[in-house]
Amino acid sequence: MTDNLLLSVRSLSRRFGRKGPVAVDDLSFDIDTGEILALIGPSGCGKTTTLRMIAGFETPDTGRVLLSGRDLTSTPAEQRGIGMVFQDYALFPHMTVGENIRFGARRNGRDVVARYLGMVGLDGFEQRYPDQLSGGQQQRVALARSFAAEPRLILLDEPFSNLDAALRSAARREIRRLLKSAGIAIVFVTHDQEEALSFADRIAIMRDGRILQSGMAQEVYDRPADAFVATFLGRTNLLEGTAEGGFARTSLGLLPLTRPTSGRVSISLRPERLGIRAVEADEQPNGRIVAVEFKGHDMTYWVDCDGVEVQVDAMQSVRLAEGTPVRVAVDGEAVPLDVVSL
Ligand SMILES: Nc1ncnc2c1ncn2[C@@H]1O[C@H](COP(=O)(O)OP(=O)(O)OP(=O)(O)O)[C@@H](O)[C@H]1O
Repeated sequence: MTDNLLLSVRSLSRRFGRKGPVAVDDLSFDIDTGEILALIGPSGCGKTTTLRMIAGFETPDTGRVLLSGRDLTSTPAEQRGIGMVFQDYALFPHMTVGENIRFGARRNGRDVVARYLGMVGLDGFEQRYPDQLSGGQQQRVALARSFAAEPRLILLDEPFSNLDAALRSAARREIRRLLKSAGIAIVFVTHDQEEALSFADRIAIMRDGRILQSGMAQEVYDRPADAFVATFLGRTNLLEGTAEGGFARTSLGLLPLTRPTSGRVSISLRPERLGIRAVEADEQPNGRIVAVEFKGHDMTYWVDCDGVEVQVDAMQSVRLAEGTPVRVAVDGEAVPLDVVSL
């Protein structure tokens, strides 16, 4: 066990009903003190069931949950010392917002409530009752209450789902800063890949109750292991090619690879890692623009490259019309996927 290790999830499994599918399948991961981990994956892949087993609301069929080396498997939820904000928020309806936050707050003092309310953008809401709040405001009070208790670990289920886009991004930044300064670790579940990438230190992509890939957010985005992970985390071009050493022959020409491999490969190329320009007088194009999508701050070009349609993101200042013969080039190296999926 490293000094920093906080939570260990060891071979957790849970099946609902004797013939039902396995909701969580032999799942293991660790979290360090103060680390933020996102569990992300399609609906029904077992994210919430995993959180509920860590919290103690669901009993695993097999496996263990350890907090700072202590086995919690048979400890009731309320004695685990783990904070949580689930979808129902569980605010006390007969208490004001201020009383909700003060309840269980680790430190006393007049500024505790104001501090945490300010953090979630609810200054001045102290005297309101939960039923006088919108869904998004209740969600923020529930977050403030869990932070005020200053546990070492908080579990969050879709923590920003009820906030509109502008508020969501501000709340994410503020709360991340708070968690980092307080050294509170988070495991959170989200459907939103942008939220996972921006709020978490580390992400784990789940499918069918298992983790397909986990790692630092940028690492997983840039080097997805397979086509499912690549497409789940954002738009990408999946190309087929034949590799030899550090290069692969594809419909875009010969591409350098992030690692040497040989034989048939599938390759993931993010649209923002491709460059596009009109061909010069005597130059051979490697594609032709078939559609242009204007998105405000940037553009997406759809380019036919030797019979394969490729998406390329470009700055708005690059203005190319449909039908233009172009050169599409890779900025950096292409990522060969572990599984040939095409
Ligand atoms: N109490 C239950 N009884 C029976 N099946 C359940 C129960 N809870 C979850 N499941 C099943 O277990 C699987 C995993 O569910 P879970 O809620 O953990 O998924 P999820 O990834 O959180 O999904 P979502 O993103 O839709 O919330 C699903 O197939 C679900 O139908």
